[in-house]
Amino acid sequence: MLLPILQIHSEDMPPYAIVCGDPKRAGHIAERLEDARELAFSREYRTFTGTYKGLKLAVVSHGVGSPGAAVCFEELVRAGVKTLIRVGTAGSYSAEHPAGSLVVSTAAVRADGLTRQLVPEGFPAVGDSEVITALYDAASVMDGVTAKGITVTLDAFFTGVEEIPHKKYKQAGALAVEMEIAALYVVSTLRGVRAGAIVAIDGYADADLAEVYDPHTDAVGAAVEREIAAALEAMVNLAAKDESVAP
Ligand SMILES: O=P(O)(O)O[C@H]1O[C@H](CO)[C@@H](O)[C@H]1O
Ligand SMILES: O=c1cc[nH]c(=O)[nH]1
Repeated sequence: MLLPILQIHSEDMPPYAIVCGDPKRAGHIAERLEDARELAFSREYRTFTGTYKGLKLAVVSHGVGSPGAAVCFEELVRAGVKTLIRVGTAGSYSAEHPAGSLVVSTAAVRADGLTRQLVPEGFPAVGDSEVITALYDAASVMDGVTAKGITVTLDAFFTGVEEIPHKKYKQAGALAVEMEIAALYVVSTLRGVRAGAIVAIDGYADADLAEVYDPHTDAVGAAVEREIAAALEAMVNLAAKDESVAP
């Protein structure tokens, strides 16, 4: 079956996929694979397949924002993907997690519009505990700060006249803010697949973010390299476990 938006054939998709916002980052991740092959670059969705430590996996970009990302997640699930890991960037709510840190998202605050059209208010956006543990275990043995906790998914990146309640999210214990994890966790729960997410912190999230936002520093670049390595390692470990429990 040809997936109409990603423009890939479902038969070409392995059950394991790493997803990220930026098509360029997808290309960068694919450089770590053996026999990497670009299957399609349709809209913001760039798809590669390849092999890492013997595991066949896909790398796909989902663009910025939950509605477009959800289209990607839905089509990947239709193609037979069963495990999804998002490798992203996010703004931090804590001085303990400055730019260059990593955060593994256990669950996401649904401060987006998309998931309201999928599930009722109060329905949680939670990651899969096995995927989260695999990501945290792989990332926390690397150099640098790695934390695990709740993240916030927003639609707005630049602010308008409405205030985004960053202070309340922070007081309530959220660690970081980005734009797609709630969609990933709701879609994966709805469709019965597993998902997890890891983000590289690129600064502090608050009302002045647009003034200081710079995701292209050396510290952020190094954190992105670490999270890519962690995601690949986590996927290989998850697949090895799947194989050991297969009937
Ligand atoms: O780096 P990615 O994966 O795109 O993630 C973050 O960066 C984008 C904002 O610049 C949003 O997509 C946000 O979720
Ligand atoms: O959505 C995002 C992504 C990166 N950094 C932020 O502060 N917000």
